[in-house]
Parts: sequence; C-alpha cells; structure tokens
Amino acid sequence: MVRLARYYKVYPLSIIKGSMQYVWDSGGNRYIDANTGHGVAFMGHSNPEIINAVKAQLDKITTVPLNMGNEARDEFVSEFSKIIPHGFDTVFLQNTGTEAVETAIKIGKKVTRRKTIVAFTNSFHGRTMGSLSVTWNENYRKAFQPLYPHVRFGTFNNVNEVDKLIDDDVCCVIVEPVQGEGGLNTATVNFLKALREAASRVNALLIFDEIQCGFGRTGEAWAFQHYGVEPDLFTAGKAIAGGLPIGLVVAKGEFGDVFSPGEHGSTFAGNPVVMAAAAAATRVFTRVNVPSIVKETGSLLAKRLSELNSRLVIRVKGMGLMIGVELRTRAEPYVEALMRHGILALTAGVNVVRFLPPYMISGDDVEAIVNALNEVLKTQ
Ligand SMILES: Cc1ncc(COP(=O)(O)O)c(C=O)c1O
Repeated sequence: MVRLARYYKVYPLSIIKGSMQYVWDSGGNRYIDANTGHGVAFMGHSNPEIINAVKAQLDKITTVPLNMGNEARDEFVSEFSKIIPHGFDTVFLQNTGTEAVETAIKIGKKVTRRKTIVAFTNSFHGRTMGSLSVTWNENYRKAFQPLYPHVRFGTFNNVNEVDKLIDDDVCCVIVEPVQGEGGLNTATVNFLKALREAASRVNALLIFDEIQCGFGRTGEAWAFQHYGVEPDLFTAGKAIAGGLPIGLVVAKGEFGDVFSPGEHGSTFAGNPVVMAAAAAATRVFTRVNVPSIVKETGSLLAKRLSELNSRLVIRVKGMGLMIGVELRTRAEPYVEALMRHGILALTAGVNVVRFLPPYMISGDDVEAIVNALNEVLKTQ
C-alpha cells in the first residue's frame, strides 16, 4: 500500500464530519472550527444550501470544459457580479489560490511586457514557482532556488521607499491588504495609496491578493473596500465555493481579454459542481449580508481577546473574523493546546495564534474561544 507524502505537521486528529461552525473527530469530540481548513469553511461546514446545490448539480453533469458553456457557471457569474465593485468586469476562473496568483502575474507580464515583480516582507502568495517567488518566507523558498529571478521585495507598510521600489521596469506589484500567513498584518491606508499612485505613474498593474482576506472575511466583501484604494486585479479563493477548490482573478475591464487562445487555460477551471457550490455560497453571502455579521462578531471577538490578562500577550491583530493574538513566544504549542480544549485554530508567522472562524460563530462560541485561550495561556 502507498502512504501519504508528508509535508505538513500532522495533528493526532481525524475529522469525520462538520456542521456550520463545528466539526467532530472520530472519537465523537466536537470542536469550534476557527481553523476552517486555512480559511476555507468560512460559509460553514456542509452549509445546507450549498450542499443541496452541489447534490443537484451532481445529478446533471460533473465536468464541462471552459471552451463550452454551462448554466451553473453562468449562474455563478451572475451571483458573483452582485458583490463585485463597479469597474471590475472580468473574472478568470482557476482551481486554487496559487493558480490565481500565477494568472494575475501572467496578466501583468503580458500587458506591460516587463519583467520585475514587486512584493513585500511577510507576504504569502502560494507554493508554485511563480507565486513562491513572490512569497517572503525564506524557509518556504530556499530549497527551490533559483526561482523567478526578477522579484524586488519592499518592506510592508513602508511608504517612504515605494517610489524607489516601483520603477518602469516593474510589470506588477502584489500585496495582501491584510497579510494572513505572514502574521495578520494590516496594511495602512497611506501604504496602499502610495502603491496605487506609484503603479499608475509607471503603468504597472497593482494586484491585491484577497485569497485569505477577501469574500467578507474582514467585514467588507473585499478588504480593499476598507481603504478606498482600488487595484487593477484582485485574486480570491478559499471560501468562495463553500469548501470545494476554487481560485480566481477579478480584473478591471481593459485586462479582461489579454490572453490569446493557447496562452492560458486549466483543465478543471469552471467545473460545474464547483460553480454550483460557488453560486449557492455567493447567494447566501448576499442574502444574509455576511460582511455585516462579520463586522459585529469580529469586533466582539477582538474586544474579548484584547481583555485577555496574560503576560504572554503582546496585542490583538487583524480585521473582522481574521484575528490573531501575538504572543511573546512561539504560537504553535498554544494552537495544539487549544485543540485539547475543543478549539481549532492556526498559527500565523511564528508567534501569532490565528483565528479564521466561519461567519456564523455565536457569542457563546466567542466566549468558548476566549476562555480556552485564557486557560492554555495559564497552563502551557
Ligand atoms: C494570501 C494568500 N495567497 C495565496 C494563497 C495560496 O492559495 P492556495 O493554497 O489555494 O493555493 C494563500 C493560501 O493560504 C493565501 O493566504
């Protein structure tokens, strides 16, 4: 028998079912899921409306290539359009976040015919060769050198260096408005404004990577809507298909038709089952007004976490339901200890305990998370 390749630290836990904000392990223990598979189950586990749409689609057809039409795909585009700001009118469908980032970079290169990509300290954009090249963490990159050689890293939130960083050799600038993996660092308004101005000045494309912070996670449909600064392209993924694989790029009009046939493609992109799930997830998103719920629950979670009384806590970081507690020490042991208290969380950077719960977590769930963290901070 083959065995699974190991490249994650695997926890001694087998998850067998989920319902909205909760999951259960094989021993019957229930957990509040503030890990959500790296942010994927934001619309809840097995959300009934999404599951019903998937089941109905399974009875119709499970694969249709992008060079043929499909009604589930049309329906997704129609639902998704309702949450896309004016001026963005093209969506490129992919299967994962890293593929979306690759697509955005290809658009930048094709439009400008230039080579240099600007990215930032503590960025995370994915694991394939292009997206890895613009990811900051040296541990993720060093075994795979040489990566794409023309990447210039600037310091996240350093406004002063932006003009020097972005010159007319730059095809695109990629940045997460709220950095997830890198430590829940929130961009400042002045930083994103400076990037916008510099990119426009040299006709480089500004890409916001909203794969983790987008789709309502921060309390607006898209994190950049907090800032009043618009990119040329933004990437999204994770929660959009309610748990099924998706990644996409949303582009301003003039960048919609940059690829000639043969220059881009993906076998599974726009899969009808994924599209049916994504149409249903987006319909729920709009109907219940997910961002407004996130604003309320996110501020409650941030407030209660900031009341933690522990000498280990430096501060609470993040936005909406993308919240981290920065510790004076490594976060990993606390994430493991939280598991034993029925809470699934994540780390971000080295010393941040990260919470990415589903939008429907209740006030009681918030209390349970805060109480559990309080306990483990005392005992670890
Ligand atoms: C901001 C950001 N970009 C890109 C990615 C890569 O997405 P995927 O793992 O779906 O390829 C992630 C995944 O965590 C992410 O958080």
